[in-house]
Amino acid sequence: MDGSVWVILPTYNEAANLEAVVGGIRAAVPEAHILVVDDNSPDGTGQLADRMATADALLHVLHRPGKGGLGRAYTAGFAHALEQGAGYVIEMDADLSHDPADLPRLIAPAADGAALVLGSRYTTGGGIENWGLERRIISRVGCGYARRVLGVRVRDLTGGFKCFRADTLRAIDAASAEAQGYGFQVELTYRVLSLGLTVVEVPIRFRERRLGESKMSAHIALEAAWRVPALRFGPRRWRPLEAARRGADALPNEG
Ligand SMILES: Nc1nc2c(ncn2[C@@H]2O[C@H](COP(=O)(O)OP(=O)(O)O[C@H]3O[C@H](CO)[C@@H](O)[C@H](O)[C@@H]3O)[C@@H](O)[C@H]2O)c(=O)[nH]1
Repeated sequence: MDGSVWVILPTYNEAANLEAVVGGIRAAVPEAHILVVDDNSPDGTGQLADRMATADALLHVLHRPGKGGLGRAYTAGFAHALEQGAGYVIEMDADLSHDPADLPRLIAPAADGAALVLGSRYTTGGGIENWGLERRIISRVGCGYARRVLGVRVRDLTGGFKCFRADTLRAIDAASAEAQGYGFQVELTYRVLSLGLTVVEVPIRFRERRLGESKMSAHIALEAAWRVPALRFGPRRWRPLEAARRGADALPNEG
């Protein structure tokens, strides 16, 4: 495997989950760097992460001044991981919805050359536990809508458990992604597919969080609904060739 593994954990009020998720990652991938990207959580998640980092040399904390959204937290985390020489960069929820034990299965195809590996709820063997009917329907409809509008075959376009090769993040100029939440996930995966790179789906079981609250909202769902067609047809759609001409071979620092 060429390069170190960096797991990015965006956090907003995840103090109740942080120790368990970091412990789970350590058990699954002992050599991984873990980067907590905290948006000044009122519940003290950032300070807890700082204390934990004093006992774990591979645990890092990025503090941001206030709640800026999932997408911005990730792009800041990506930039930091790339600057530090990451070979593989993983997106993962900090609330144990994503099982840390699945990490080796996400990393293996990337180590074999896949540009992006998606932890997929909607491929054979994947699934969701503890979601109500309403959220199941919204997620299914949202994924089906995005697949049709974008004309792609990937089954889980909105999931947030994924492993990028570092060169993939540079090639897609991830820092320029504009969407948040579900839309952010669709946007990054669509950019990888637009470059003709290999995207692999591995089945995962998503478990609804038991502690803390989801930060997703109707606003974020609506944002995804209008941003998806814009990704393919809008005047500001991302064009791989233009990005290449601009020299999208390095992620700029967060802007
Ligand atoms: N730093 C930071 N972290 C945030 C923010 N908003 C959310 N997070 C963190 O991002 C992770 C996911 O947030 P949730 O609010 O729990 O998301 P969800 O509703 O369960 O959505 C998940 O599933 C979706 C697909 O159904 C995914 O699209 C989404 O990315 C995420 O994985 C959690 O660790 C949460 O603390 C923010 O503004 N800033």
